[in-house]
Amino acid sequence: MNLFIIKTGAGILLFFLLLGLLYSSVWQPCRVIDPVEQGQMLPADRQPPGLPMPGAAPGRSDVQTLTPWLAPVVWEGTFDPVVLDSIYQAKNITIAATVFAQGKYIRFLKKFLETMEQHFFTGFNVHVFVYTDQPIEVPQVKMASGRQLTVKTVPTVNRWQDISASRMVLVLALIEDELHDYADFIFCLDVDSQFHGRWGTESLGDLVSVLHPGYYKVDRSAFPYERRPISKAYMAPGDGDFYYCGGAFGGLLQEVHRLTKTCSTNFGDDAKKGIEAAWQEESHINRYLWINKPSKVLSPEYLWQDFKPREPELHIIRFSGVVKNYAEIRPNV
Ligand SMILES: CC(=O)N[C@H]1[C@@H](OP(=O)(O)OP(=O)(O)OC[C@H]2O[C@@H](n3ccc(=O)[nH]c3=O)[C@H](O)[C@@H]2O)O[C@H](CO)[C@H](O)[C@@H]1O
Ligand SMILES: [Mn+2]
Repeated sequence: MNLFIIKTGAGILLFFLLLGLLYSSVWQPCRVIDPVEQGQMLPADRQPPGLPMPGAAPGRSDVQTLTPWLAPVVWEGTFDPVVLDSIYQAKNITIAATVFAQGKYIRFLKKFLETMEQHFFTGFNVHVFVYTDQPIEVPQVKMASGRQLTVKTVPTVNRWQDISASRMVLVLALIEDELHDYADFIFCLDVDSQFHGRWGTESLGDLVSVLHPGYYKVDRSAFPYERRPISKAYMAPGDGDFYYCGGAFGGLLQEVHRLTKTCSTNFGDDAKKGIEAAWQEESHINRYLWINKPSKVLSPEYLWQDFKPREPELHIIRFSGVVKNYAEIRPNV
């Protein structure tokens, strides 16, 4: 009888001992200790929220957000700007941007630069390079600290196709001669456009391109690729992933160096044969990006066109081409 009581007592003791052990080793470490509750932090000092729940990512189900080669397609609602900015702030990066304003296109520069100041990588080191044949017409736009502008004077060119295409050669030279030792990323942008919303760290990647607003919902057979096999921008029927814009692309310096080198060489090779691709350098960019897949694709939020009615999937327009009268503004038709 005594033995029975001792055994039962020992059993009960062991049970509570194990329960205690379980509490201190499993339950206690899992408890989230709130520093605000503990009086160690003021509620106002809480970090801004990151992801809504550990492991849960924000997302969109109404648009394509991943390419077949697993590059993100950036739409509003697919990223957290606070998380992204904090990652790149810590790296102290510099972003270069090029914009060409030749002939009558100089009139677009003021709005482009003013809106760029408000929306393009605010809070980061930005160096804008303006290429123009009228340096004295470049408007003075007040820039925040860490941001600067350099004017590059280029000769007047009388064919818009040549102006548009010459950008490849000049961007290549800029990367080789001036940028390689201090800029991290570069974006090349059309001047006949304005910023309306954030264009920031979510757009950074090795090789970045923008879906053309006119072709992101059409079958690839309708893409205006260069279709003549004799051109180095040639795309065979069935080739191609997306149709990308010539008016905005970018990425790491070394990646944009490769793109501009290949595209300018191919453009030159075509010229020697007397051919100009259907959409000049845009056609060569599209060929390049078919062979060398972009690591990040930006949605048409990143280059819309003001004349187009807004589509329901566009929750924000970040950058958009202004309406212009081609016949009046271009040096030739
Ligand atoms: C939104 C978009 O993807 N636009 C592309 C599209 O037409 P776009 O109609 O947008 O071409 P565009 O007339 O804007 O020319 C492209 C750019 O070249 C510069 N420029 C042009 C003419 C001129 O007289 N002065 C001048 O400075 C300027 O920076 C302009 O933004 O197809 C072009 C093909 O050649 C380019 O690929 C453009 O980037
Ligand atoms: Mn344009």
